Amino acid sequence: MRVLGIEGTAWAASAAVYDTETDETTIFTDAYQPESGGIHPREAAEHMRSAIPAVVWRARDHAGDDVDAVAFSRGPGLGPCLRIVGTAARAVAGGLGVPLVGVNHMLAHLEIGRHRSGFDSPVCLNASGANAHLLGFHGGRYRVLGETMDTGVGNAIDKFTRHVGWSHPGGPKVEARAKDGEYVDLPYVVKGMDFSFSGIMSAAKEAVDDGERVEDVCFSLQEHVFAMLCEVSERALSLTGNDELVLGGGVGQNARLRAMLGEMCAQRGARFHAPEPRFLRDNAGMIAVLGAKMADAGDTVAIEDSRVRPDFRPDDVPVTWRAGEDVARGGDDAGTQRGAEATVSLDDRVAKAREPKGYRHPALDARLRRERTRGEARLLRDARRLGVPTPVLSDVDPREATLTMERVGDCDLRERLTEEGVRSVGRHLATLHGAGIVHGDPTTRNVRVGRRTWLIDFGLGYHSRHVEDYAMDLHVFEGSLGGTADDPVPLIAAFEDAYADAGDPAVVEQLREVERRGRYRSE
Ligand SMILES: C[C@@H](O)[C@H](NC(=O)OP(=O)(O)OC[C@H]1O[C@@H](n2cnc3c(N)ncnc32)[C@H](O)[C@@H]1O)C(=O)O
Ligand SMILES: Nc1ncnc2c1ncn2[C@@H]1O[C@H](COP(=O)(O)OP(=O)(O)OP(=O)(O)O)[C@@H](O)[C@H]1O
Ligand SMILES: [Fe+2]
Repeated sequence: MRVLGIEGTAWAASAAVYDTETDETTIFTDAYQPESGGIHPREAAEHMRSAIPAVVWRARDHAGDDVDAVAFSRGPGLGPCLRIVGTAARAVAGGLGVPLVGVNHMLAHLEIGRHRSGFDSPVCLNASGANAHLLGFHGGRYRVLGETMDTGVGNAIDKFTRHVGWSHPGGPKVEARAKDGEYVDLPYVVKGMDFSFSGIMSAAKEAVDDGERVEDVCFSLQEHVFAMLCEVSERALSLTGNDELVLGGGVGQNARLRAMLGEMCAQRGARFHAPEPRFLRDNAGMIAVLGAKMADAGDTVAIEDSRVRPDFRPDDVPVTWRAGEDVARGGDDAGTQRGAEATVSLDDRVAKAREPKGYRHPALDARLRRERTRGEARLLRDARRLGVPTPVLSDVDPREATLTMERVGDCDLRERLTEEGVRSVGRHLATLHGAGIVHGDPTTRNVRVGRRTWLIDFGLGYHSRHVEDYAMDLHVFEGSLGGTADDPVPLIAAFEDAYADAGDPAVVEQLREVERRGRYRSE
């Protein structure tokens, strides 16, 4: 089969031909380069209008007469750009008399990595301009395991470079200047598998304004932002019991990010794949490759139903091309467990060691391991005083980043997911929040079940009086239900119900706001 793909969600006016027989992909791209500032939606659309016909023409010329389907980026992306691409795709498919396939751009970033790696069911880190998220396949859908709470990773970097007066796109310039940089401390924010860039970006701009060398800020920006992405990826591998990771998106062209992810995976015995740069940045090749899989599954769209979807979420897509597949995984409960952060040896007592992470800069690594060990010890005690079951500690060594504690429960909640279990988590979180404590990482792996329900792993916890922070705890827990439960809907309902009963219903309202914010925005 030969599929002609068309991409044009933001900057890349691109067309490609993918041949399933030879597995060859030929890509023709005409990039939009803003004269000043970032991407202007109107200018970008203008670019699509003038550039799409020529790249499509070249692809058609390359394909000759045999094209079996036309695939196009249906969203997410800038509405005015998408509409031009949609119109072109409809015209070409109609003219050739072949089926039309509407592809989700974010899933294309993921599927190209799965396709090129040959991995079976990897977790995907998408590090693109307008997005940053982790996807995992479970129960016939791609679930969003974690995502940015504010801007996409590329946009965050581009805003910083605009501030220092560099032209778009900023990512490659930061990468080049980072080569002569040295480490300075910047904020580091992960919440479960979610993360946020706003704090670190303001701090980076301020640092430059205050006279810090721009090379040092570029270097440190990469060290912090990419370490956050590595950490949440490792959390996703750990939570889902997966041992394959693929990278997607334009920021994936950064050699330091690829090296860090490779090292993180090597350290935990997982496999890592990053496709070639031509498949990482926006390109129509990835649209054609996923288009071929969808067409093969009969997943085509009638022209009259093919309107574009600027807010198209990856978890809204029925994954027709992987129908019938599911991934059954789970950890055992013996010997040594490897969490995302620590190695945990389970005996009568539990010894938890936050070992150094080779991918992190040594200064950042030492800071995180020390702070988290200290914080975990303090919050385990504070929580128990409030009546929330936690393991009793017998030893703490912040310098070595080790803790020794009581062994609790029979298994992790993810192995025995019941409504009663998630209700207890709802009640426990309500109690913590009532006393101003945020758990920071309440996942189905960080809850132990047995004759009662214990909360463990307070390493990301802290004290706060902000409803927003409590809502993030709920968001993290619900995200982990999405990643580990076959049918998360009733469990989420039971959890929220128990939380609202025992705690402040305003937190559940704030959760709705957090969810809206996590949705795709073009800038
Ligand atoms: C919806 C769609 O339009 C959007 N596309 C997009 O963001 O383009 P993409 O090609 O995936 O990524 C562009 C981003 O990738 C960054 N980038 C490019 N080379 C880089 C490098 N060497 N290091 C860091 N960032 C880099 C750029 O600065 C820019 O922010 C998306 O996928 O989110
Ligand atoms: N006190 C305990 N009693 C019983 N099992 C425990 C205890 N502490 C940890 N475990 C087991 O070890 C696993 C990893 O522990 P923990 O979550 O503390 O480490 P981590 O590396 O911080 O994990 P992650 O960051 O992936 O959540 C847990 O999921 C649980 O199965
Ligand atoms: Fe993209």
